[in-house]
Amino acid sequence: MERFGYSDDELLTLPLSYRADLLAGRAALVSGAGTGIGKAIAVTLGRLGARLVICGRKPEKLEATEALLKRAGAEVLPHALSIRDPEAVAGLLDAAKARFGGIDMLVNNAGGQFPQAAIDFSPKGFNAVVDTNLSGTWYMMQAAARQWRDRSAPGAIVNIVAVVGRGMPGVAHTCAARAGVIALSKTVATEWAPLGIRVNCVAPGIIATEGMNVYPDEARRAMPDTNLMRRFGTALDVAELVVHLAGPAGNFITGEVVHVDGGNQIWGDQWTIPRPDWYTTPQESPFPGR
Ligand SMILES: CCCCCCCCCCC/C=C/C(=O)SCCNC(=O)CCNC(=O)[C@H](O)C(C)(C)COP(=O)(O)OP(=O)(O)OC[C@H]1O[C@@H](n2cnc3c(N)ncnc32)[C@H](O)[C@@H]1OP(=O)(O)O
Ligand SMILES: NC(=O)C1=CN([C@@H]2O[C@H](COP(=O)(O)OP(=O)(O)OC[C@H]3O[C@@H](n4cnc5c(N)ncnc54)[C@H](OP(=O)(O)O)[C@@H]3O)[C@@H](O)[C@H]2O)C=CC1
Repeated sequence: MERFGYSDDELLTLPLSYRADLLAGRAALVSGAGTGIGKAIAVTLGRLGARLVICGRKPEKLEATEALLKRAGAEVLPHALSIRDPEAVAGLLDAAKARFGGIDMLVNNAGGQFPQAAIDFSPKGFNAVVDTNLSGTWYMMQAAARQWRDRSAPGAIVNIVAVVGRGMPGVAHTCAARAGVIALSKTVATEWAPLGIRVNCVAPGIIATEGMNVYPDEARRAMPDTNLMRRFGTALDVAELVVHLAGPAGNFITGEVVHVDGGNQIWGDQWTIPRPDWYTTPQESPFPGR
């Protein structure tokens, strides 16, 4: 199996498509910034001059990203919390205001799921995924929007979702949650345009991060079959798109869902669990005519 994800040195030195001071004077909040895609987003924003608020549940993961951001010369405020706790989220936005006067960009990247046939989901498992990916993202969006409204300041939100248009057998809970985030984003893009708030989503296909280790070896080996380019994407592919949408290049973009998926939304395997015989060998329907 190939190595998943970038090393710290790669995150600091890989060439970027933007000028080095693009985001100078701006502040960004990135959730789930201790690992994978969120870490790459935070470091990329920091390399472009932004000040960072980073959050996630585990302080030790945030400390690693904090150290990396300091090496990039960025100011950083780490704040451990679960986005599933709305009061903690309100406290996070208060802390960002106290340190940086508020944020300009919010990137909702924290999330995840576990692969399981939907018929076997327990209520607790289903709710854990929906609470994290839908409710947690919403608490962050609303808290940021309230602060922008109260400060009479504009803002940009980018929500990291997934490629859910064809469904994904094995992760129905996350498909439900991410579809909810997309619908929320389109709706509040309209409600919040008068406040100067833009809201967009980024839908990554398979991206090489350590988070992929929750999938069995067999599934990971088959992942390049999910897209036209027959390979994994990188966390930098996602991070550079986030810069475009959250930064000045995205000034006229809102209510959008941009896929960074090698074409997975139009072609490729969507299964994250072994598929039943029904889909692998010729079958006679046990319910003819029904
Ligand atoms: C063949 C082709 C292959 C194609 C493959 C395509 C793959 C595309 C995949 C979709 C795209 C997305 C990719 C990614 O997101 S990669 C990043 C992945 N990283 C993660 O998902 C992070 C890890 N996941 C989690 O942290 C958890 O899943 C969760 C999101 C639920 C976190 O919540 P919480 O911390 O509350 O979770 P708990 O551990 O306390 O569990 C709560 C209950 O959830 C149920 N559960 C949890 N894990 C499992 C499991 N592995 N199996 C079954 N049930 C699970 C369970 O009910 C838990 O309660 P109990 O512990 O009391 O039983
Ligand atoms: N990699 C991929 O191919 C794809 C990823 N995605 C999505 O992109 C995002 C990043 O994925 P990736 O970097 O690969 O995965 P990771 O598992 O590495 O990252 C998920 C991050 O979210 C944080 N997190 C999880 N739950 C919470 C919570 N309740 N409160 C605060 N932080 C939380 C985790 O930190 P901690 O444990 O410290 O809380 C972790 O840093 C996720 O939403 C993922 O589902 C979507 C499609 C494809």
